[in-house]
Amino acid sequence: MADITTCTDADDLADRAADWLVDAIAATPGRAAICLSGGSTPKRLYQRLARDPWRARLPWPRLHWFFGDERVVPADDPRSNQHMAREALLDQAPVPPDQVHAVPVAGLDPEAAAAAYQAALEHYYGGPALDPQRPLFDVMLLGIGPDGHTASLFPGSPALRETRRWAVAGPPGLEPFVPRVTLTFPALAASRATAFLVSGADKRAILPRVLAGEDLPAARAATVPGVRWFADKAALGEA
Ligand SMILES: O=C1O[C@H](COP(=O)(O)O)[C@@H](O)[C@H](O)[C@H]1O
Repeated sequence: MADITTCTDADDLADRAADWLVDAIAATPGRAAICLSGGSTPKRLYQRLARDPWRARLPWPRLHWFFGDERVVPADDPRSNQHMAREALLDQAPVPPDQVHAVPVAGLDPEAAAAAYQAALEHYYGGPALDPQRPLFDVMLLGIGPDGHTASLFPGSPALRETRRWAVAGPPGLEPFVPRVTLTFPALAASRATAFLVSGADKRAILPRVLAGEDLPAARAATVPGVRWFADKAALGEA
């Protein structure tokens, strides 16, 4: 049975997810790796983390920031996931610049960017082999698209079959129609805590299918133990 927190609206969802994230970090000693999702849904959460009471509760010097996926566009392009996260959170809080591990898309084609991101992840982790007892990430944030994608793992994409690499290039999939770099299932599964954020009536049709475990990327990513769902009433069809 999915662990779903029903939120009244997008603001309530952001408040509750922020509390959850702060508590998840507090339970992690030493440096902590947070993997951010992109798109529009997490923006309110990121804005909250940059301000009190959440800002005062976060141990900024020990936090490292990663991305579950990226659109291959310039870093200042509004379609960039990094751009949104920087505007809402990373440039608004005491984040050490060398602790932001963005997907290095500048001047690289998607395959080269994915390989460079893989190298950065391995450097942070300390090797190329994932140990189930020592997850890569401490907190993983994920969203779902109206087609059931998560990160940039789109239905039918060859990236769904990747079992070895942690980051790969992927097709545009949905809007915005630009090439992507995405974490793969092995990397998404390598987290101590995972939360899906689902908001808005445009998720109403796909959410029950994902929760029912249909063969969709988001449903597969949700098979890891202890996943938390934060969904608002619009997405749950209760509004
Ligand atoms: O393209 C993407 O879509 C999903 C869902 O985004 P949202 O705008 O519906 O919240 C997102 O999780 C992913 O990171 C992003 O690149």
